[in-house]
Amino acid sequence: MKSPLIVALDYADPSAALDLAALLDPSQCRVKIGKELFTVAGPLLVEQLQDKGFEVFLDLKFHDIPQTVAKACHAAAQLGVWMLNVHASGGQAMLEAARKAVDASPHRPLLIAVTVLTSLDAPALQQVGVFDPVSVQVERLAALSAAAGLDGLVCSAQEAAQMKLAHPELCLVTPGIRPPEHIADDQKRTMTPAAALAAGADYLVVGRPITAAADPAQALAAMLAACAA
Ligand SMILES: O=c1ccn([C@@H]2O[C@H](COP(=O)(O)O)[C@@H](O)[C@H]2O)c(=O)[nH]1
Repeated sequence: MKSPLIVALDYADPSAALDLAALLDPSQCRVKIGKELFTVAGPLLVEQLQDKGFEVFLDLKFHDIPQTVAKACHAAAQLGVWMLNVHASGGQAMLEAARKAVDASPHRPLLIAVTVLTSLDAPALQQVGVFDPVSVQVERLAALSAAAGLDGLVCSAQEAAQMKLAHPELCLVTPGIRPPEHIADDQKRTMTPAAALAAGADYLVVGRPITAAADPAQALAAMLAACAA
């Protein structure tokens, strides 16, 4: 049985990503490739990680006009990834176009939508013209994503209980996971692994607590133990 852990391979160099992957057991976690790593390493690294047995979450957070996002989702699905994502704030037509494109693909990854980035808090949302509480904006974007038939949401674990209640059919992918002793870095809405799982998160995305640790293997083992507890 796989753990809910998704390790964010946030590196500028594919060899660093492969080095960390060598410490990981694909039966115990999945890996995430984001914008930096995909820009430097591209589809080849996706293939290399999949060949090692990893399920890959391609975290490119597409956000553009519907046709562009549909074509990007189709191309991403062709890579054989396990999961890919778009920004829910791209709107209903964009979400529906993404859904249609993935459904038309021979390989159908999970398609999920980012609600409110975990690096944002209420003052930051106000700066972009959103004066509702974070939880209200998350629910607004979650409802849009559910109506478009997406498979899941990216939200903070702080909204997980609310999201599980409102949208039990959607899987919840939660970044901003921090062990109790770890600094928040640029994350604003954080939670510990155990609290996130208790709140209803299905998947925990963890980057720097592992990748920036003095001993990534030890940090990973501690994280896996926290997930299993
Ligand atoms: O709302 C979001 C959406 C995506 N992310 C991504 O998750 C990881 C988190 O890394 P940490 O080092 O554990 O903070 C990173 O790749 C982000 O791009 C997110 O943090 N929040």
